[in-house]
Amino acid sequence: KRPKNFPPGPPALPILGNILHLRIQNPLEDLERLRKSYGNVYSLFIGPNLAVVINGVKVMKEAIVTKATDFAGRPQDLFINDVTHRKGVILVDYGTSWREHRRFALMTFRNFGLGKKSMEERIHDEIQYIIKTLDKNIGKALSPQVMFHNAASNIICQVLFGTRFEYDDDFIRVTVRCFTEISKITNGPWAMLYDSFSFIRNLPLPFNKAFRNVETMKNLLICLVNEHKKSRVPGEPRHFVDCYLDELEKRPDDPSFSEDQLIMYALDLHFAGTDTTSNTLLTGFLYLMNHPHIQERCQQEIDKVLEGKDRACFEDRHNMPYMQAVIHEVQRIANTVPLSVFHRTTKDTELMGYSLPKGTIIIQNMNSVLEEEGQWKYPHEFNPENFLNDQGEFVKPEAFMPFSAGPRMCLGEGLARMELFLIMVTLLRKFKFIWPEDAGEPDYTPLYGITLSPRPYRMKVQLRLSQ
Ligand code: HEM
Repeated sequence: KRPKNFPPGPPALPILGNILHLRIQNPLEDLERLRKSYGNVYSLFIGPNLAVVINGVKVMKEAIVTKATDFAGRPQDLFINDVTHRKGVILVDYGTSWREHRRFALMTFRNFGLGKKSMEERIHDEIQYIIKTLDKNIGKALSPQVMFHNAASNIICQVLFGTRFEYDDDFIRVTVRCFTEISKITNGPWAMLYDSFSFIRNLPLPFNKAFRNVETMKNLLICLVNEHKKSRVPGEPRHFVDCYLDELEKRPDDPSFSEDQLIMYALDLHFAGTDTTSNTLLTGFLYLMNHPHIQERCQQEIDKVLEGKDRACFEDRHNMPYMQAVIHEVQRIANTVPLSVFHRTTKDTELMGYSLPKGTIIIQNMNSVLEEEGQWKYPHEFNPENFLNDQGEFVKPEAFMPFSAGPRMCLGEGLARMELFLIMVTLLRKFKFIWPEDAGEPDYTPLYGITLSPRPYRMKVQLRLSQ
């Protein structure tokens, strides 16, 4: 039964709740349909757990920005919490350990210049590998999925460990397999059954693979960290892991900082920083190939601003309003993390006049903001004009929140924005990307998962002459 003055929602079945109202393979259309029936704040039972789905800028802001701390928790009794041992940062509940770890990462990223190499340089180093792959494929059509995935993974590995990996390296091969399997199980029926029926949790059922996979990844990381310890000089950090080990020595009595925590933290950051960025890049090139006039206009602006310079730097974005508009439009249309990460109320609170008890799961329907009518000039089409004013200047409407907002907002926003800008600008300057003649009409409907990804496609590459 729904509590008193709780948001409305469809009738729920005992034990199963509203599971049958949602297609597990892709619940996004169902969430949109329920919004039309019940409004911008409605409730669902996810198995036995009470959840509220929030839609539209007004509701989203009241919850995660205005009443920030009331809504800054994370669910703690779901399958994925048991899998990740309640460590790391993404799924950790609102509290001291989360706050301290978040602050530590933000500070480390901000001061990045570790081992005398800036974040920008690390990204440019990795771009050279993308260029090498593209150079080998001039005049041909290649599948860019692995290339972009590998690039995003390597950039975060450069930040974390100061290392990059070839795609057939054991570390990357095993990590990618483990992450993919965990995401599939977490999004599938076994995780739902695990959440609904506690008595099955100790049985030898398929969800156990997720627990085994986390152990495998942890062991790989422990080896890597031990390797780094051998060459580490305390106080002279080369990368994130060194910084954490320094911090650990400064906090001998702080139980929330530990090597075990570092391992899960590194896993969290690697996971959060890979598919998100690579799927956004894939969406970008899919749209740019099929909107050649937009691609050409980007190239004209890039040529003009970078004339005489050997490479782009992140500061150049201030002179590239059109490119900025295109990247933001790509992020808007990509809707890369469609349900954000579930939040949870940290105390009894209110939202739009409804009463929400402590512990209510909060699900952000990101599409309801990124395509909200009244917030965008062209809510349902790919059009950079959504981010340009009448003077052609770049403007960012408040409904642009692919990184969410408030205290739990994406911790990697700065890094992700730098990657998207430097990669897209550098590649568009050097290459022309063409939708292959034999590829038929593009299918823009994405594949559903924790992140949305474009359907696999091929891209034809030509060298540009006008540089
Ligand atoms: C285009 C790329 C990206 C998008 C669209 C994106 C989006 C998001 C979203 C929507 C959330 C949930 C925020 C919330 O719960 O309210 C999130 C959280 C997070 N993201 Fe990202 N992200 C991206 C890239 C990255 C990168 C590169 C990193 C790695 C450094 C990263 C690290 C994190 C972390 C650690 C959290 C959890 C923050 C917390 O719970 O306090 N993300 N991201």
